[in-house]
Amino acid sequence: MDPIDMMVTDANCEYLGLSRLCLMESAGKSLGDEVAKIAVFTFSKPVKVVMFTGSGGNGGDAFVAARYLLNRGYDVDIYMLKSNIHSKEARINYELLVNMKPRLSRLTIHDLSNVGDFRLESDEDFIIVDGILGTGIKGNLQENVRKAIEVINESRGLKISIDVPSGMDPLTGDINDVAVVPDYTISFHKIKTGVRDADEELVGGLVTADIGIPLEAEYFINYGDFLRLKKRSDSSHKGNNGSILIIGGSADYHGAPALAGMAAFKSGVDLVYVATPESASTAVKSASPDLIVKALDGDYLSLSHLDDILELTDKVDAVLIGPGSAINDETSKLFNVLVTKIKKPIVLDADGLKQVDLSLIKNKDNIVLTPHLAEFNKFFKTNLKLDLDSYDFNKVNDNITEFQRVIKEINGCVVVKGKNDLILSGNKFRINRSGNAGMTVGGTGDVLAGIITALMSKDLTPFDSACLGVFINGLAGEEAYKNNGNGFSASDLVSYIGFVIKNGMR
Ligand SMILES: NC(=O)C1=CN([C@@H]2O[C@H](COP(=O)(O)OP(=O)(O)OC[C@H]3O[C@@H](n4cnc5c(N)ncnc54)[C@H](O)[C@@H]3O)[C@@H](O)[C@H]2O)[C@H](O)CC1
Ligand SMILES: [K+]
Repeated sequence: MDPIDMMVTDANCEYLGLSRLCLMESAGKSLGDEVAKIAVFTFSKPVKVVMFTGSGGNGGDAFVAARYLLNRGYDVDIYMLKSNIHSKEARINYELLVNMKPRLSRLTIHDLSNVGDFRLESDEDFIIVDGILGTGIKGNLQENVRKAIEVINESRGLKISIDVPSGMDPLTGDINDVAVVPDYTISFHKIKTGVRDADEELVGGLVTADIGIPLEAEYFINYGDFLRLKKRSDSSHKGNNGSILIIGGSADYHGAPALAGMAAFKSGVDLVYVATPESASTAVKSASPDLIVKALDGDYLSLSHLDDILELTDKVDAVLIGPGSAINDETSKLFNVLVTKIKKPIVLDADGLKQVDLSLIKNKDNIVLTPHLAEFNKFFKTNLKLDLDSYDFNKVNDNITEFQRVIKEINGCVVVKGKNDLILSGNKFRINRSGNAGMTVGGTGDVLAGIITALMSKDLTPFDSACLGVFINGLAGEEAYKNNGNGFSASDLVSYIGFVIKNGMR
């Protein structure tokens, strides 16, 4: 499992009612059990356990494990590399250990904020638990941490790393400087991608400990998914935060591309271009002065606009095809050429989806389709029903499997919109539960397409953009309902997007 997926899952547990503190307790308990098993297996007796802790959750797991090991009769020495603990749950567990005074258990806590010439030497057998860095490692190792890792590696103690050998990149398995070389690595919930991919000598024996995270925490989209959205750099300039092109609008509809464009701005993109026929361009321009509108001659989009549109695609990071384009032979020809020519990430929505041939997008992996059920069935020539709103796990699993079987035909990502949205890509799927019945109002699909395109322009993967996009759209609907009941329009929905994202990224 990628570290970011683990962090998202971890955070999403909270929204099901499983707190981080509980997760840390489970992790520490499993760790204590595994350390005791390894001790008995290797030494046939309890031995001293020496723990090294950093300032994050990884160290917190060690603090918890210490309690369980003490109860099993082990001597535990904790060497803290940082007295300033950043993780709230780790701090709670550290303070718990400090509160144990007068000390009745065989626990000693040492400050090792200056490793200096500290060495670990003992004639007795002992175990080292490495709780310095886990999935939260960033940048170059701090000097003190680096020294501690060297002390651990030079020691003859049996080494057990918590979650990830400290110093190893949890995503790639690369070691940029030095890393603990453990005899065992104990991962929680699922083994992290880097640990899985690294050479066996660098990670030792692998143990995956269950910590009670339910499947639903992994598959339901929730606030933890905002962790995928990078904070904007203070020094960023125009264009760095995404620019998109919307290809849509017609003599019949001008609102759809404007709504999608405004939704993209509220999702934080820098620039929105709209390529639209003259018949819609004045209306789109007057809908908002923020949109950069390229008026193309005629009432409908057509193949004669191809070169102008392709020129615009060079300027942007992601493209939305379809909103308000209407169904028309000429438009259809254009869209079918565009999906093969445009190499940038694409969102294909509504009228776009209705006019593009499945065979042309089959092999594209950077595309998101956003059909509602009827559009899905038409596009894939099926007749499925989406019904996930159930406690019957057989029914839910069968329903998801049916959709998975169908979307295997393409490489891209599909959002099936419903009461619970289903987001699918290859073997992956997620479920979105945000939103409400007020969102049946016209235009909310255009808003969703705008949000997803915006997220794709910010370098999120198509699947992550689709997942976070439907969640944001639904949250905006919930905010709109709070203030207006069902009396809200798609434009109202747009006005809540910025707030919802700001709130989610706190
Ligand atoms: N679901 C789970 O798997 C659970 C995992 N847990 C454990 O928590 C860690 C992740 O915790 P986090 O606080 O996010 O990160 P770390 O402990 O890895 O450390 C971050 C900490 O370290 C500092 N830091 C970052 N980079 C460096 C560096 N290059 N040099 C020195 N110091 C650095 C940073 O400032 C942070 O304070 C996970 O691996 C599990 O072990 C939960 O306990 C239970 C659920
Ligand atoms: K570690």
